[in-house]
Amino acid sequence: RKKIILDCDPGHDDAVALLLAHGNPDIELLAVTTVVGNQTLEKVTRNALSVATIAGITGVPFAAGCDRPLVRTIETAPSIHGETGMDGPEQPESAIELDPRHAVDLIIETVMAHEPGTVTLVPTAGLTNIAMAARKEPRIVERVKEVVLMGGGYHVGNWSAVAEFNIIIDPEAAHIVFNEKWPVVMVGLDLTHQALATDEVVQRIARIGTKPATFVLELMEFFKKTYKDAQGFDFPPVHDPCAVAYVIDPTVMTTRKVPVDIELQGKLTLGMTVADFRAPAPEDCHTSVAVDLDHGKFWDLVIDAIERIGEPT
Ligand SMILES: Nc1ccc([C@@H]2N[C@H](CO)[C@@H](O)[C@H]2O)cc1
Ligand SMILES: [Ca+2]
Repeated sequence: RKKIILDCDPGHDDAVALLLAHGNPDIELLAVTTVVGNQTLEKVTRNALSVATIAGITGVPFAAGCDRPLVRTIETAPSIHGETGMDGPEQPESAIELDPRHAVDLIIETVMAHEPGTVTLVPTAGLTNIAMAARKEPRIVERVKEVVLMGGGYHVGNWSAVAEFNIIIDPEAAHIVFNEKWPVVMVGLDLTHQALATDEVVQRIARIGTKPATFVLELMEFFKKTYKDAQGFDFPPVHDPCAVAYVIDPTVMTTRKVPVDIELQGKLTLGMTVADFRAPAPEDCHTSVAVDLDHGKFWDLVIDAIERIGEPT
């Protein structure tokens, strides 16, 4: 099984990523960590524990991490995720206790406790926790199998003309993560804007008929409305589970090995993930970007995971 640490900011699509990671039999979810992003750290952490309660996730440590970016001020996304960060469904109070460790320490301890090259980091939020972990314990960089992150976009932005939210809310953290010498697979907006929760997808989820499935439907209903109002999408792109799907089955998307670096100086381009498609890619290129999604295979994985979760409560 593939061992992963999910670093997230639930977040409607983070919630689906967590359900996919929990429900898919090929994934061993070692830890879940939260970071400020879609909403404040307190809110996204509460949301993560709500999802754990709904999905019946037990025996997995959940730890909260950084409550603000490395350098800049906090920017959240209520226009998409609402005031709670996961508006739409009723949220159960969670009985799950947070792990007392800071997320950065849980990430480090988990990576160092497993064989080198066996743990994949799956960030689906700003990269503050990941950057801090690499600075506090540089040995995790050569020990991590790869970093498969939802973020960025080589031709698409959503928080500025050219920058994606997870990158621009902490561009210095992103610069650290993309420039460490570990393998980085950037599952950016170019890919995730193909992961649309169409009516057909929603109907397949509705047919599952369990509480977790209903929870996802209510998430998608809210997400669809805000994505229509805020970004003019007819159907919402469910970004974060794309990163988990890649870890499960890399053939779910195509990737290109290209150098990627993060703009930190630009007035118009701050937070841009600048990908250099000029051939040939340098031999030592450790970054790749996701290009084309197999929409059917992706949603089959998500729906199968929700079905496997069944009715835990
Ligand atoms: N407009 C908008 C802003 C932030 C996000 C969140 N950031 C990433 C997509 O930009 C995902 O991880 C998602 O949780 C999605 C849409
Ligand atoms: Ca997210």
